[in-house]
Amino acid sequence: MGLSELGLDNWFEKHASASCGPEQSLARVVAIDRGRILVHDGYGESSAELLGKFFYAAESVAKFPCVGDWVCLDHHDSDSAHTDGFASIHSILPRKNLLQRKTVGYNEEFQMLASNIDIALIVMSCHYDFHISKLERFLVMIHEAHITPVLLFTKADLIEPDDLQTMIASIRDAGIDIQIMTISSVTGTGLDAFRQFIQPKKTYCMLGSSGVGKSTLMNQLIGEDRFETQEVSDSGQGKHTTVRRHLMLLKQGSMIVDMPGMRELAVAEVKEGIESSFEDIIELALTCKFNNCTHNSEPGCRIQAALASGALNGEHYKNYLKIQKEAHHHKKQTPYVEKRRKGKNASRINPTKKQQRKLRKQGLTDEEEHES
Ligand SMILES: Nc1nc2c(ncn2[C@@H]2O[C@H](COP(=O)(O)OP(=O)(O)OP(=O)(O)O)[C@@H](O)[C@H]2O)c(=O)[nH]1
Ligand SMILES: [Zn+2]
Repeated sequence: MGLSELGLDNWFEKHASASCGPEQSLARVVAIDRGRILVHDGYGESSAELLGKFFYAAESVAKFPCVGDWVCLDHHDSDSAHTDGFASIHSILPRKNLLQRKTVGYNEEFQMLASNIDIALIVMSCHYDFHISKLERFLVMIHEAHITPVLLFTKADLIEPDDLQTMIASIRDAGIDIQIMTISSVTGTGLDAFRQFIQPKKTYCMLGSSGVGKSTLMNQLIGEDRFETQEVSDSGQGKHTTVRRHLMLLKQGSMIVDMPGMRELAVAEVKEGIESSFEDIIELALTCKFNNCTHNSEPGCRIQAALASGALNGEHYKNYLKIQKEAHHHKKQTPYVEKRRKGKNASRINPTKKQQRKLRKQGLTDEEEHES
């Protein structure tokens, strides 16, 4: 197999010719295990070390390698290019995207989950795990990274088809129009469709709570019990089993990173993520009579009107406010470096100056300001 099977395309090749020296070679990071970095060079996996310069220069975690990254390798001994431990990472190619989350317990840092992902699979069990708010949190995180999300409902064998339809209807009611696939690893329902859905040379990641069936599905895809699965308790809640986050190459040529169960999903800095997950609300807010409307009790508030008429789902709006608040809270705790890097103004529902100008042109907003 070659590097293109690992997802190398023109975009990366262009960056590689700028970043890698003639003596260096390209590889993709497939796992990071307690500081040990595993890379795949199209022939096989080997470990590579990280040069000291990364530690001196890094002002944020994002400067370190992450699963899914393309890196330029220096070989200490040209004859042993594929021998373990004889390569070091010289540089990381620019990322197409980076999926990250706020770390639990350390408010100011971000954990890089995976990079260069084509499609993020949100894995939820339709048996016990499903909540719109949880789905929306995943969506915010995925949209923030500009990755396409797909919802994978697992354990379809455990609920009635009617109940499944009701759940899907509630997702559509909340204005979420992502692709939804339903599978059961027990009856095999939906597995073939899912196998056909995943494309060669594309990289996927699976996100979901513990016990929803990610490892089981992975085993089905690989065709062996490579991942340890664990019985869930009576309540249907899973326990944490393996630490993995390993970019797996499937026989059909697709790549999947399986994330360990996420018990807690804190939303990091989410401006753009919020904007695409809650586009309907933001659009609506742009049409309120006052352009600094707080959507509480102002006259001409379109949000309140939509809530009253049922055009806007109350739960959906509540989630929006909650995530917005969290993002705001988090922003306050973000250290200076991160803040500077990301720019300010993470959470904002009122139109920006540019949006206001656009709207005025379209005659959609009043010029008047009201006292706040
Ligand atoms: N009934 C039913 N049970 C399933 C299905 N898929 C997985 N399970 C069971 O659910 C339990 C948890 O599955 P895992 O695959 O370990 O879940 P996981 O998402 O990998 O969990 P973590 O490793 O904690 O992230 C196991 O007992 C599986 O046998 C399914 O489609 N139907
Ligand atoms: Zn309003």
